[in-house]
Amino acid sequence: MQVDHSLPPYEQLKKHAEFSKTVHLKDLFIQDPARFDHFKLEIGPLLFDYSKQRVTRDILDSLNQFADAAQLCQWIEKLFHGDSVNNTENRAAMHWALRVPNRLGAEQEQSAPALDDDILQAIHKQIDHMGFLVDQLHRGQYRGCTGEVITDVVNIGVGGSDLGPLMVSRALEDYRIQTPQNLQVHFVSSMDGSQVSHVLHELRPETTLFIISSKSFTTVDTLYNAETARTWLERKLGRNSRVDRCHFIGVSTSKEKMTEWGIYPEHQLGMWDWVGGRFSLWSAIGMPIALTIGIEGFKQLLAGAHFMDQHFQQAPWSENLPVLMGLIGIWNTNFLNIKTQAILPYDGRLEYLADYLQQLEMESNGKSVTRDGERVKLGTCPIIWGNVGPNAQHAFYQLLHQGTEPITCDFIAPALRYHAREKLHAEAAHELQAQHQLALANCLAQSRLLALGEGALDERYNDLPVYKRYYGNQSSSTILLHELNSFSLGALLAAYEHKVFVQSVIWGINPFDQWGVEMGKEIAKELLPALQGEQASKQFDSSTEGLLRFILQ
Ligand SMILES: O=P(O)(O)OC[C@H]1O[C@](O)(CO)[C@@H](O)[C@@H]1O
Repeated sequence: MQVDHSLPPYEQLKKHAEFSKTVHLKDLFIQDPARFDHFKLEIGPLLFDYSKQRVTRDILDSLNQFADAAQLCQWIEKLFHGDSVNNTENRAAMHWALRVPNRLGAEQEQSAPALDDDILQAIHKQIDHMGFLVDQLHRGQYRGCTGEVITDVVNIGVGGSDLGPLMVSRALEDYRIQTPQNLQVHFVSSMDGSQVSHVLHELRPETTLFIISSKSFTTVDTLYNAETARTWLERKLGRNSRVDRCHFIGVSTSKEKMTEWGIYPEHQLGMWDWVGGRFSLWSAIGMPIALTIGIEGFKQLLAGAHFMDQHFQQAPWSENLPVLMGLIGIWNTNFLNIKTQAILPYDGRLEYLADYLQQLEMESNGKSVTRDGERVKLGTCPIIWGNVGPNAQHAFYQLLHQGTEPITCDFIAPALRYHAREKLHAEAAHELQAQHQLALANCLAQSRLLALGEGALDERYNDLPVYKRYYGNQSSSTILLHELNSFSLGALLAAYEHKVFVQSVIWGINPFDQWGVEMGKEIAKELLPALQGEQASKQFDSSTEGLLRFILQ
C-alpha cells in the first residue's frame, strides 16, 4: 500500500497499520519469495531474521523516520558521551564503558570518545582485582578461616545483582573452568529464606565463601540473607573478625557500607552509580560469571558486548540490530496492538534468559510518565515472559497457536552445538547433536506454523475441523547465534540493552530509573512491626487488616 510520505511518521504508521491488519504473513511470503533475504541481518556472530514480522520495506522506512523525529541519533550520542540520560537521578548510564577494552588507540577513541582515561583505568582496576580473587579461588589458594580451601561460593544478591550473573553463568556452563577442588557457584536471592536455607544445608562453613552483591548495599532481601549466612558461619566457626575477613567478598558502590557491614577492604569490589543494577553484569557484579568461565572468558563476554556497542553507534538504522529490534517492537506494541512478547530460547542453557529480560525490559520501560513529567502518549513496554522453547511447547504454545491474544515471539538458538570444538561432549557427541538438531527442527517448525498457520503444511490441511485449525499470523523474530559462547552472548545481551534504550527514546521515557519499585519497600517497613507482634502505628485498609489477623491468629 502506498502511504502519503508527506504525512508525519506517526500518521504514516497508523495508515500502514490499518492496511497491515488485513494482510496475513503468509501473503507477504507469497508476494516476495525471497522475503528472508530482504528481511534479515547478519552481524558478527548473530543472524537476525525478521521476515516473520508483519513489516514491509515501506513500514520500516516510516519507522526510521519515526526514530529520526524522536532524535534517536542525538540520544545515542548522549548515551555514549556520558550525559545525564538518567534525568530523575541526574546520572549517566555508562554500562557500555565497562566493556571498553583497556588499550589506547584509534579504535578506542572512535568507540568511546568521551571516556575519561581515569574512568577507564578505574574500571580495569576493578576487573583486575576481581581477576586476582577469581584466580586465587580457582587455584585453591583462597582459604577459609580454618585454613581449608574454599570449595563453594554463594552469590547473595537480588534483581540485577542476581539475574544477570545467574543467567550468564548457566548459559556458559559448558565453558566452566575445571579447578582442583571442583569449585561450585551457588545463587541466593529470595528474601523469604527458602533458598538460603536450602543452599546452606548442602554446604560446610569451613569451605564456603559468600559474595554479598548489592549496588546500594541497602537492599533488605540481600542484607537479611547475608546476616543468615553470617550467623550460620559463626555458629560453627565462632564469632571473630577472621570469619568476616575470610568468608565474605562485597560488591557495591558504597565502600563505607561494605566496611560498616564487616567486609575486609581487600575483599571489597567497587562499582559506580552510573551503572544501573539491571545493566551491571559487566561489572564486578559479574564475579560469579568470572568464577564459572574464568577472567579471560569474562573478557570475551565484554568484547562481544563492546562489538555490539560499536555496531549500535555506527550502523545505519536499516542495518542496525538494536534499532531494528527496537523499532519492530514499537510497530508491534503501538501500531499492531500486540502487548505481549514471549522469549523462547531453544537451548536449555538459556533457561534464565526470559527472567533476565523481564527485568531489563520491564523495569526499564515499564513507565507511564515522560522525561518532561507528562503522561505518555503511546503505550510503553509490553509484557515480557517466556521459557525454554521445547518445554514451553508442552505448556503454553497451545495459547500461542489457538488462543485469542496476539503475541510476538523471539526465538533464539545456536546453530552449532556439541561440535568438534566443544570437546567436553566428545563421548556423546553424536547422540547430543541429534538432540540439538531435533530442537532446531522444532524451533523452525513453531515459528513457521505461528506465522503461516496450517497453510505452512500442504493443502490437505485446509479441510481440518475448526478446533484443529491454526490461523497463524503470529509474528516472530528468530535470532541465531553461530554458537553460544562468551562473545556471542555478550553481543546478544548488549543488543537487547540497546533495544530497550531505542524504545525508551521513542516513548520519551527514562529507562534508567525504577521509582515504581520503591514505595512497596516503604510500606513493607510499616507492616513488619505488625507482623512481629508490635502495635501497628496506623490502621491499614480492611484487606490488609484481615490478612494480618489471619497470619497472627
Ligand atoms: O543491587 P541492589 O542495590 O541490591 O539492588 C537490587 C535490585 O533492586 C532494584 O533496585 C529494585 O528493587 C533493582 O533495580 C536492582 O537490580
